[in-house]
Amino acid sequence: MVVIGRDGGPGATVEFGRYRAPDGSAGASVELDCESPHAALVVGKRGYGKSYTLGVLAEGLAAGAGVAPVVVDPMDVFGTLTADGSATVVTEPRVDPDALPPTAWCELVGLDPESPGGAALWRAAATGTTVAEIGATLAELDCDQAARRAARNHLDLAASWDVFDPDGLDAGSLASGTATVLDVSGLPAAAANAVVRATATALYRARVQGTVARLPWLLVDEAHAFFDGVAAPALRTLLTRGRQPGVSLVAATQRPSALPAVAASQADLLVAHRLTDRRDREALARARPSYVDEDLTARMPTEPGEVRVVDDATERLHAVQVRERRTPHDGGSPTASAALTGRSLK
Ligand SMILES: Nc1ncnc2c1ncn2[C@@H]1O[C@H](COP(=O)(O)OP(=O)(O)OP(=O)(O)O)[C@@H](O)[C@H]1O
Repeated sequence: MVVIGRDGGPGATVEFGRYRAPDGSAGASVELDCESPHAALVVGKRGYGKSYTLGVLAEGLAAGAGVAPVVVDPMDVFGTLTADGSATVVTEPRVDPDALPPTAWCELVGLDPESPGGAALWRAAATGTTVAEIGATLAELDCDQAARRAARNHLDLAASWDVFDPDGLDAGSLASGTATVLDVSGLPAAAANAVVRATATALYRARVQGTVARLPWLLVDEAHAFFDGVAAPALRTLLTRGRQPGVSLVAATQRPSALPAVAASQADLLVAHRLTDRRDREALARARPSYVDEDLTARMPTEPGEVRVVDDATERLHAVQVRERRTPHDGGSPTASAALTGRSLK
């Protein structure tokens, strides 16, 4: 057995797959370290197993002691993780708006902070943390009526998402032991971003303040949508500083070229499925650390579940076939033949 993600020594691991020889035959079993926190990037074009791999990690972490996986599910494909009883799904996630700084409110609702309405919302958000408090401050604010109206309308939009609640998900319940799937698939992108921002912030703060014992792992599918929104600062914090207090981030995307450079430069594990888009391949090639002397795109995986893993801990590149899921996988593309035979439409 080989453990990727640590350079020897004992500790907790997640069952990941088997070494894959160039002829496709399976070799020694491969586990991933979860004794220590990590920042990992999972990339791959649609249909080559990126969500499946995230599910494999979530399953393994859910079974592990001392860790607490939280999966952000923008495509409603991780509900099946509940099949073995080790995960719960939160279908209507609500989070404490206190995690959003005043500056984030304008971006969240799409108001330019330089505009009169944006400036009014910013000022109101500086004195209140809940939507109701911000609204009450706004009503009393010394500003012109048009600015107040614009700010109010945008604040009402945020309230209509119904994702803010001071008594919403807290780090203590998220890190209680079983895996948590946050189903954000029904939410507008901005609302899903608010959920991710607040969740990442809560987990980070809780570990810094020492209020949760388990090491949280935040697994984010379609991560480009969150690095491009209000969630970005919190995800960057996890990438750059999360490991120190013990918070791991696994960011999965089909568009590595759409992620900020810091994502690749800070990741200590890079799991690459097949990529064909030129910009994405170039992004992967740029992510190659100096200790890997081979172009990462030179021998691109060809089958679903086949990955190349760059591991900072051992400074090695591994070719792995990711293991099969124990719980059913709910992803994949709809096909006409599946529809005819009545199989899953997902
Ligand atoms: N490790 C694996 N072992 C066996 N089959 C796999 C594995 N990984 C992926 N597959 C197969 O490939 C299919 C596509 O995988 P998956 O849904 O994860 O794709 P994806 O790259 O995440 O696509 P999307 O971008 O649509 O989410 C799965 O439904 C499964 O049949």
